[in-house]
Amino acid sequence: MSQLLHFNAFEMNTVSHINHGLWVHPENRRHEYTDIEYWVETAQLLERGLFDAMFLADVVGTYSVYRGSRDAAVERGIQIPNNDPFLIVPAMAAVTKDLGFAVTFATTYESPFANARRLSTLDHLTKGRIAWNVVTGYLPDAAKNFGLSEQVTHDVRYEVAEEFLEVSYKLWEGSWDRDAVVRDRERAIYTDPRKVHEIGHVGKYFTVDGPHLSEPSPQGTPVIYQAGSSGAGKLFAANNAEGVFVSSRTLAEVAKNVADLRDLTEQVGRGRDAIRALASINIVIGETEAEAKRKTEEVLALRDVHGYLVHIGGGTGIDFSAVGKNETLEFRGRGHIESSEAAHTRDAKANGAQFVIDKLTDPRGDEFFVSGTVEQVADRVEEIAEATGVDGFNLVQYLSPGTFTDVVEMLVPELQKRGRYRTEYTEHTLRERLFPGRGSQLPATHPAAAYRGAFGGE
Ligand SMILES: Cc1cc2nc3c(=O)[nH]c(=O)nc-3n(C[C@H](O)[C@H](O)[C@H](O)COP(=O)(O)O)c2cc1C
Repeated sequence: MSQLLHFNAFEMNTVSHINHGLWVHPENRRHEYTDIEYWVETAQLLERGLFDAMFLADVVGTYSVYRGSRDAAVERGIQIPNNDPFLIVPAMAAVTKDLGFAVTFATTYESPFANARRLSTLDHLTKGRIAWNVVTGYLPDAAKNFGLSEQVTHDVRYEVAEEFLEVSYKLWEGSWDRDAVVRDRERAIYTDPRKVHEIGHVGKYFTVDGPHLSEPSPQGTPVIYQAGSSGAGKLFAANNAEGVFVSSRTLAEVAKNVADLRDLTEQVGRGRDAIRALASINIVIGETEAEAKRKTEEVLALRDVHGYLVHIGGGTGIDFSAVGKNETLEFRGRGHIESSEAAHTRDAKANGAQFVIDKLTDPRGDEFFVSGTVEQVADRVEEIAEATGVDGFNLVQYLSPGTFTDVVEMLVPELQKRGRYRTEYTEHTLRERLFPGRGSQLPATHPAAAYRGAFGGE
């Protein structure tokens, strides 16, 4: 665990991302997600707060399990409307120098070739501040938007993802030698063709010849983020990820997930310190305890219970509108997010479905919900980090950008005083910020490094 805590800001190019119902709050600018000014100002705020990165979630389908229809999601703005996360990054990059951007892209539906080129382009434009949050998708109707007749099953999605990454690594690490571009004005040679290679990938799911069309970008492979927590998901993270979102409602579960991940990264030869583990956290800070309580009650009063049920329906595959209060639920492998289905059916089995709903909509029993004065919040943040072994946090919003503003203006200075937060950016690529002193490229122990020179170079 690093001494300095890492902070990512959890965002999505949409109206209602995680905490539903709050877009109606008079101080919430959430509905401005279609305005470039919202993104530019939020990025500047996060850079002022010396955040590692803005993390942009994404889905490419709709939430249609609740009441067997997408109508509730559409009516309440639950991740729909939802715009493309990639396209807002250049505007934010142009007004910042150091803030990173982690963009979500699913490996189940589109081509690795086009995605690799898009990410290389962003890594160039940002001078090495890009991460890719690799997801496999969980909304069945997404599959039908991309020519598939039905959703690919959970573990097969991870198998496709492994090959998707293999192709991407070949393009980023092996297709161009890092010194291929010579830019020799006297001889009018831009690139040495002997140093640009086809990858000739023929696999089970993808066939990609290459070469990659982008020249090597500052980080080569962008920083890989991931959030798998099923068996298949953890193994995928251990093999590939550098930043892992560990999401659970108890400290003990997160501590176990972090320990499992570090054991696995060691087993696959990457070492115990190969990942930065980040826990999702909800924070409400007040000048006084009374103000924190008032702010908490204000956001809780607006929470949209149906909105949360829409969200969890998409996550677990369970339609909570059709479940009785005391009903128990079984894990059936419904093909959405398996770890989420497992956690919620476990709770429902022990305590009934209403317990799950209450837990979902009232964060006060959640060990990752922190509310209080800045000193109380800082104490708790430190306690969570000690108890779980996480390296930092993924900050969820209530108000946009009000939650970020409070953290930047109040919590960051307090953590700096305690020596737990950076006082300036010292590394400029995102990878070096996560792993200071290790360079901007993936280490030799990462599987992507095996493709360097593999296609006839170096
Ligand atoms: C903090 C966090 C952010 C996530 N963001 C996305 C996302 O933007 N899009 C997506 O399809 N899945 C997202 N997921 C879901 C994960 O990709 C993954 O499916 C989930 O953590 C469950 O893992 P499992 O499939 O191994 O059970 C996110 C998960 C977490 C914990």
